[in-house]
Amino acid sequence: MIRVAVAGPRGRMGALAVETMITGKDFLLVGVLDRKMAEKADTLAGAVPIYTDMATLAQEAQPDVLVELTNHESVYPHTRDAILNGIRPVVGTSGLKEEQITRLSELASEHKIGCILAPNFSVGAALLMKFAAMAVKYMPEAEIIEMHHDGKKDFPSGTAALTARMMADSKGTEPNQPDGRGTDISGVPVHSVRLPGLLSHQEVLFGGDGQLLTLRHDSFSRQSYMSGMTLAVKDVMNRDRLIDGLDKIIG
Ligand SMILES: NC(=O)C1=CN([C@@H]2O[C@H](COP(=O)(O)OP(=O)(O)OC[C@H]3O[C@@H](n4cnc5c(N)ncnc54)[C@H](OP(=O)(O)O)[C@@H]3O)[C@@H](O)[C@H]2O)C=CC1
Ligand SMILES: O=C(O)C1=N[C@H](C(=O)O)C[C@H](O)C1
Repeated sequence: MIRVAVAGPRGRMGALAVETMITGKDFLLVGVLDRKMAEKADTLAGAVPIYTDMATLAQEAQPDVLVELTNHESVYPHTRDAILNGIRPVVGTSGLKEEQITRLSELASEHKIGCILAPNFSVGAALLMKFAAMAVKYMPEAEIIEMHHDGKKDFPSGTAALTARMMADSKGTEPNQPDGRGTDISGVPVHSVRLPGLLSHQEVLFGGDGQLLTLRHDSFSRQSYMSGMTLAVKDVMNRDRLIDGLDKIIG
């Protein structure tokens, strides 16, 4: 049994992660990391120990893995503190900056501890990233449109940021000159749409001479993230460094 803690357990993703860890036969949910203790009639009260700081969580609950599902402000300190306390982070939260990823990678290597960053846990999105990295070699003029529900706080999405970084690495050339449209990530323009009715959708458009290639992925339910999340929780137990992206572990 892998001892798991979840940060952000009251959120849309965190609540589903808690349920998945409670029902999954390979996992033991040993605690949650929250901003506040349980309130009366709280669904978490009595169901699982609640902690408000990483050191106490580490000492008392002794998790092997922390599934991080909070927001772009809390994700870096939580991931850093998990590593420093000997807990392997599986980070689903988006919004880590490139310099923060570099620092976390150094920390994980120094402490010889696994850490998986997966801004998108769905297998389809991981495949989209791989295909985009392949396609950009042949069709280098490309832009990303990411579309999400109107409750999403950060932009551009973590999925779009990782896709753009993978495309830039694959292209192996100087980034395009930014012209101010969208957000420039490693030379790839990223456009963010937030509308009610959407959940999580991404298109990568490749333009050529009289042609357009479109790669598209849609998540219609947050259940689409759960199999990748459980895969990452198992996989991180066998790592001793940071892995950036689910695509690196799906084989
Ligand atoms: N990897 C993946 O496949 C996916 C990743 N995501 C990402 O996961 C993250 C969460 O998304 P979502 O669940 O929709 O967001 P929500 O806003 O629904 O949930 C985030 C939760 O984290 C809590 N939180 C914030 N800071 C802390 C903290 N310091 N300690 C404990 N809890 C904290 C929030 O509490 P409060 O309300 O008090 O602020 C809130 O309950 C986002 O970054 C999103 O982009 C989303 C979907 C899929
Ligand atoms: O907030 C969301 O909903 C999502 N966030 C992640 C991201 O920023 O890419 C993953 C997915 O797109 C859903």
